[in-house]
Amino acid sequence: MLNVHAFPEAFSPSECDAIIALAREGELKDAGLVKNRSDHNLRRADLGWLDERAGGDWIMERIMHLVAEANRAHFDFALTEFGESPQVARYGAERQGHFTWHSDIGEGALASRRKLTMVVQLSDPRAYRGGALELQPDANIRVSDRTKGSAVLFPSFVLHRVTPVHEGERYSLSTWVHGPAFR
Ligand SMILES: O=C(O)CCC(=O)C(=O)O
Ligand SMILES: [Fe+2]
Repeated sequence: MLNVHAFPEAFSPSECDAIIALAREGELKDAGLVKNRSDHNLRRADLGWLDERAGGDWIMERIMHLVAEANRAHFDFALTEFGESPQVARYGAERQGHFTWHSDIGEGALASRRKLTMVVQLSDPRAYRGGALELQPDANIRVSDRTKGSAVLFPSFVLHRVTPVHEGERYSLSTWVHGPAFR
């Protein structure tokens, strides 16, 4: 299926724990306050960027390998670089963490060149309620697998959201792949 590609086991559970621990070595920042935005209705989450932490090269190497294979087999997009840092997000029940329907292609030098988005589920599904990653590549909404270490890869223009977390906390890892305009 072209629109959404699933990896049942992109990372092992202990690798997921290591990614969360690495992100938590620094302070997570309120997503509603980065880039001078303060819209908590759009997204309520705390973010950490892995390129600001030392020792995370293996994470990017794994992602590059998975994306290269999946792009060859399923998308065949023209891709040039991973131009942004992998981003760890924490959605907590204490403020109904969520991210409303959006596409990842936005304004700006990098966001406008996003072609593929990869999201890895870092938390045990028993650690939270709500927090479903839903994608809408066509008329039907697809709910992503919640398995810890599983991932989805999809064209960055595809609409997606994270429903409010109302118990516990959910961590995810997002990465974007860039390239020339679609044509
Ligand atoms: O946390 C997720 O599952 C999705 C994150 C997302 O959509 C994004 O960072 O653009
Ligand atoms: Fe997104």
